[in-house]
Amino acid sequence: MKIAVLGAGAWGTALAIRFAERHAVTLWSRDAAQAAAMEAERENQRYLPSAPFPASLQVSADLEYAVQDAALLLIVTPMAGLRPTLQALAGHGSRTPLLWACKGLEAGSMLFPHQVAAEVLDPGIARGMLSGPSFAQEVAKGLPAAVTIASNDGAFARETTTSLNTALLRLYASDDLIGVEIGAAVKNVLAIAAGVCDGLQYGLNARAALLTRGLAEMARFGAALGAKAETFMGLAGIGDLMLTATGDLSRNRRVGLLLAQGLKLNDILINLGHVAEGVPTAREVLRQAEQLGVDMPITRAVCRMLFDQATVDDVVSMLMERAPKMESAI
Ligand SMILES: NC(=O)c1ccc[n+]([C@@H]2O[C@H](COP(=O)([O-])OP(=O)(O)OC[C@H]3O[C@@H](n4cnc5c(N)ncnc54)[C@H](O)[C@@H]3O)[C@@H](O)[C@H]2O)c1
Ligand SMILES: O=P(O)(O)OC[C@H](O)CO
Repeated sequence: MKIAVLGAGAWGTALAIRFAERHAVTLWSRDAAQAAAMEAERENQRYLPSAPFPASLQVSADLEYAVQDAALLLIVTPMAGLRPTLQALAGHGSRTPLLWACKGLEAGSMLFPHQVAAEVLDPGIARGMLSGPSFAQEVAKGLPAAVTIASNDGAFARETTTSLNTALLRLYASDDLIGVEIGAAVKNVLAIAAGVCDGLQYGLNARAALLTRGLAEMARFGAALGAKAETFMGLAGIGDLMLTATGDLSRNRRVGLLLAQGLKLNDILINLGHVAEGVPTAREVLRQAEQLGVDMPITRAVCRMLFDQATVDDVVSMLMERAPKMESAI
């Protein structure tokens, strides 16, 4: 099958390398200079160094060329690039089935990826999301991993899972697209909180409590939006939360670790060199939760640190000094 991977950051590059084992893959970058450098070096030195491209992987900066004859498109830009990429595809008249791997809500609109897609794409075009615990560096190296492909069209999710599955990247299918999108978005916000917690050396007890209550917060938000509770016990829920909140390869966790050292958000983002989706997404999740009447105290605490100049001490007191209550898993 011919596949086009749209977005040549760390994750697009890792997926392109992995899927090139079984398929003819073209990796598209919006930046012609980056595409030329990748072609010359046969690796993506800017976003995923030390991961050589297999011979079957093509690189292009020409979107129309990259998607022509493709049987499947994978959009792997940051969330901010999802709408413009979908619009460009629609402009080329593409009707090719597609998956996105963008983990977040659209800044300003509070929309989940499938809602952005619904605003741009013809309803007849099959679509879904690939998500789950997956650091690009490990997937590119060929270390074993498992992720989920979710679609409201269960048959599309199952067929895509079968056609993309590899010996090193095991795929599971889900029909709970909103649940998988919520897991992907909220785990990044919680990973920032976990980074702060670990950066302050609050200990393992504190981190376990934070993540357990974070998972409850994710599930509560999911229940209000019609997601299946079981999704949050799966790869795209607790699986990705465990990985991102505790794994030092995470950019979102790194934001929290650096906030704990007293660095300013702007300086952190400039030095990161990669996207940290939890930053813009925290505000969108909180706004949406407030509209729905869902209490998300950890997300609120992250927003206060990121956007309201609240000190770490302020937010820790805010969380710990709340009145005791009955424990509920959602
Ligand atoms: N890196 C990972 O391990 C990983 C794993 C799973 C999911 N993701 C998700 O994949 C998405 C992409 O992350 P990444 O790690 O590849 O990011 P990155 O920071 O490594 O690279 C971002 C890439 O997207 C490109 N880009 C930015 N805006 C764009 C636009 N409007 N149109 C086209 N391209 C654009 C940039 O030029 C760059 O090549 C994010 O939503 C992230 O949460 C990342
Ligand atoms: O590096 P992060 O924090 O964007 O996380 C990467 C992936 O989403 C982990 O599954």
